[in-house]
Amino acid sequence: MAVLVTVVQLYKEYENTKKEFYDEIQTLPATFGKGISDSVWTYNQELLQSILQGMYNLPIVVGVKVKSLDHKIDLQVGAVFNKQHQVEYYDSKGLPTEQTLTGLGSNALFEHEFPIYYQGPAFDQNIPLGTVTLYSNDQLVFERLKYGFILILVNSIIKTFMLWIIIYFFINKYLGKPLKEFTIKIHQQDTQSPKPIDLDINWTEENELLVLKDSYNQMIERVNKKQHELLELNQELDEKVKVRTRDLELAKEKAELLAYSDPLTQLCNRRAFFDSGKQLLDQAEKQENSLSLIMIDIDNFKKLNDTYSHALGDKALTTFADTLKNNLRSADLIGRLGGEEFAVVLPNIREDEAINIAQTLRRKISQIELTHEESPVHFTASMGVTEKTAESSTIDSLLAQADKALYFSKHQGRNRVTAYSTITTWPT
Ligand SMILES: Nc1nc2c(ncn2[C@@H]2O[C@H](COP(=O)(O)OP(=O)(O)OP(=O)(O)O)[C@@H](O)[C@H]2O)c(=O)[nH]1
Repeated sequence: MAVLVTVVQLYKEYENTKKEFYDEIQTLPATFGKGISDSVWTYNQELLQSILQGMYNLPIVVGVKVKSLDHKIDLQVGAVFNKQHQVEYYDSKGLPTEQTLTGLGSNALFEHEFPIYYQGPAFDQNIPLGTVTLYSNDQLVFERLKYGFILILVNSIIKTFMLWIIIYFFINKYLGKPLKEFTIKIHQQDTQSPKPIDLDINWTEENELLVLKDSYNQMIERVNKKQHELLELNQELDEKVKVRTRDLELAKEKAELLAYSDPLTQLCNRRAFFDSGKQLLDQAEKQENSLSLIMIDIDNFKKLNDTYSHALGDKALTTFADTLKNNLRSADLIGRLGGEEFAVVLPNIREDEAINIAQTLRRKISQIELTHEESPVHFTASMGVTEKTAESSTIDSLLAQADKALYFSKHQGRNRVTAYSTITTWPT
């Protein structure tokens, strides 16, 4: 735009200067006309030559041609057109020369022709003598224009520069700075939880930057919402996984318990009793400690079941197990070997102590009172006791000995305790 304005200005300047040239050229006949007509009238070639030379020296003239009507004078100086409208060059004496005009518009001559008259005192009217043609060209116009052009160009450059500064100031104020601030704030965002951005601008009207900022903030809100939802889902999932893990652990514990414990009495089952019993026995062997084992069998349990019901039989089993648990140490191992048959391993207990413990248990069992149809029901248990010895130091052998003693108790009338070591004669 600035270039276009400058070009128009330059063209205008050229037009004005060219017009000035024409105007100036048109004033020349008034100045030189009298001298020329006098010298033509008097055929004073010398005077005419010096007048033409003077005109030629003017900065607006590149050539002058004088032609008399009687064809006696045909003189030209500088660059002039010939009959074929071609440019020819003549020296100050009017002789053709090789010299040419140089520079811009060297051939673009423009001419101004004016007539010359003789106004002698003895004549009333003007006598036409011939014509004078003045030549000029664009080169001279441009030379005069040179400084004007430079001024216009400098002026345009300064104006354009100022315009750029003003445009830059406003663009920077209303676009550059806010955009920079916006970019910096985006870079400073916490990527985990980005927050809506506020720009330090007080524009009230809608513009692209505010729309961009609002869109960004809306996007951030949506992202945060989604992230929050994801977090909640994650927590929910975590909770579900925890619950599921807990369930699995419980199921595993239950399975382990089922594998090692008796579901009715919660005592060790046969397998667990054998595993743990062996460990206690090994320990006692290593530490050379005593260890006793008691086998217990509820008396006439079939009858109890048959007389009162299987449920009462179960109740008898659980109450019986609780009695064992409540009256033995935590270090003692209690197991249900099957049906109504139980065994107890007593670490660090000698046989005589074990007999006492067994007697206590027997007494406590006989004191258990169950109820059937509001009537009390009692039951008893028989026991066999044995102690680990050098000859008998495995669970199987101890169980076998205790079982024999138990059989002895049963045979002797039940509800009694028999120590394996006290059996001298076996019943037949
Ligand atoms: N209620 C109930 N009964 C059981 C359970 N396990 C085994 N029994 C019963 O226990 C009874 C054991 O009977 P027996 O082996 O003949 O022994 P007993 O009747 O106690 O006779 P003695 O041992 O000689 O005193 C059977 O009737 C089994 O059905 C149980 O978990 N619950």
